[in-house]
Amino acid sequence: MPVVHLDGVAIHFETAGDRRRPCLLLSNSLGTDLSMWDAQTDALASAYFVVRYDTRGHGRSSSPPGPYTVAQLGGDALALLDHLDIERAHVCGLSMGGVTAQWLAVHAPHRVLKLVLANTAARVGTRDGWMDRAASVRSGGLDAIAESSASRWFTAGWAAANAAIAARMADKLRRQDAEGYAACCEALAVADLRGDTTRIAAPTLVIAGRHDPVTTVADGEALCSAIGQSQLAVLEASHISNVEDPASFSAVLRKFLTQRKL
Ligand SMILES: O=C(O)CCC(=O)CC(=O)O
Repeated sequence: MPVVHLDGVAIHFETAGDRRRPCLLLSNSLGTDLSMWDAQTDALASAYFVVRYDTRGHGRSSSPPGPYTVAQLGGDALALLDHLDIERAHVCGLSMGGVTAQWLAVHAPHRVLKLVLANTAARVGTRDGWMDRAASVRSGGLDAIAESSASRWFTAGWAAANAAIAARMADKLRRQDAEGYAACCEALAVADLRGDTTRIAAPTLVIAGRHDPVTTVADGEALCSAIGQSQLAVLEASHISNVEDPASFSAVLRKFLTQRKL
């Protein structure tokens, strides 16, 4: 199992494609793991060196006691790029992964070629909401969060028609490490990049889901207003838009990465 170690934390990752091609780094959302990017990896590995990883506290990465910070999540991504000897990468993150991606574009701009911010915001949710969720997960585990995940992640119609996929993702969430999940909630509780996103210089694609109740189209528009070289794509999907509409997500991602001018 490929891992990179940083200060005693193991970050699990996978690569696909030819490493001589431009790197595309993929960062997962809260309560998922790198497998959320299966469709995009299949679609893009012929043209890019695709690197995806489990954010700390998730999947097969370590779950040290929290709270975590978005700077630690960004530092893990940089350590992974260093480990693979990759100077610059296209960076794509969804929701929490999109917060990590924003942090990278602000704090390590020389490492970011193009930026893709999917179903995310400069400020996701509220401090109290995330702190409450962290406390309830620490005391009661992940069952309740997993039980209701489909209603936050997918449109009702898609979840009904794709019940096996929604159930598989809920099951993965249920089996995540509760401390790792709670510690990431605490990172989101204090992550507020609203004062920083105007400094993002990388060409940026913002992807929003028209039916996303968590990070809305208005959140995507606000990111676009703040980021100089940016464009918005709105998909007919909810929060985990790359799973709900993998073909459209991969198509807008590919088009943006190959585009010469915005
Ligand atoms: O998906 C994320 O990374 C953060 C938002 C979230 O947790 C959605 C949910 O409520 O499960």
